[in-house]
Amino acid sequence: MEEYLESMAAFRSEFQPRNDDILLTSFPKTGTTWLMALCHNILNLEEDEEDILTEKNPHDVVPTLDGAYLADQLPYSCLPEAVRNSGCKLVHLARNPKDTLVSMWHFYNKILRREPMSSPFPIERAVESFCSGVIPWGPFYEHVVGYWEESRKRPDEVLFLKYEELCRDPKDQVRKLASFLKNGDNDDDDDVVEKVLQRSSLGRLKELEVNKNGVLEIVPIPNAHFFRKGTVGDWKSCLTPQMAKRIDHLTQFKLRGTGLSLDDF
Ligand SMILES: Nc1ncnc2c1ncn2[C@@H]1O[C@H](COP(=O)(O)OS(=O)(=O)O)[C@@H](OP(=O)(O)O)[C@H]1O
Repeated sequence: MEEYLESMAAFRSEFQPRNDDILLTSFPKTGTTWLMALCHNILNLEEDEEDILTEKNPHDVVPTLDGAYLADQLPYSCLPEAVRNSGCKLVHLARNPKDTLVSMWHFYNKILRREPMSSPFPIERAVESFCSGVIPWGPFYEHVVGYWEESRKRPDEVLFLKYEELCRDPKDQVRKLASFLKNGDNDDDDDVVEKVLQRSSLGRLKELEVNKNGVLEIVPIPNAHFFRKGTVGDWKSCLTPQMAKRIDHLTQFKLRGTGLSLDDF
């Protein structure tokens, strides 16, 4: 955790954005890996004949070497001042809080359960931490609302997408993302959109050797941990009705007056 804090502090104090930079800013477990793959494919489909995603996990492909686009999971309020005042583009992918929490719970259980006999982190404690906001990169709601509000103020510079909409209407959402990334100069051709989606799909990425048995280059995490079910509503398999109710109440409370609602997810 100390290393993360150091790198965040360095990012805040030293990062100098260019106007054509693109920053991916999702909260952990909301689909960052998917967003990275989509952006990579939208921006590089023509040049990337070899398809680098067959060799590297999306987290090792973004940031790009020339720094054209990169990812961080900081809340909007913690972004370097220089980013907030620059014309660089931000893309935020939001996800249903209950699915985010459950995805995070599975992820941390995989990371923490290095010893074969160690028991899983109880879901009750995960719910408690999520609701109190004491989670990595938390609190969740302030994170989402920060980017949501900024996207309403600066729609040309901040794009707010939703995981559920990407699942429901992938072509439409990919066209929206491509248009944003390429300043409207995107190829709307159905075949191009299909290819971007196919190359970025969970089913495909998950089955690649690099993601089955490889380890991330930037931190030693098995690539397989970034791919699980990728379904909407998976929380139903883990949360009790009481837990779900508690999170729904909190969501309603935290989103009140923001223009975002539970029905959006
Ligand atoms: N390509 C693609 N398409 C659709 N969904 C995908 C994809 N890649 C990852 N996933 C699902 O996203 C969840 C992981 O979230 P993140 O990528 O944000 O995780 S991380 O913060 O980068 O560690 C996690 O969701 P859950 O399955 O619900 O746990 C992944 O399965």
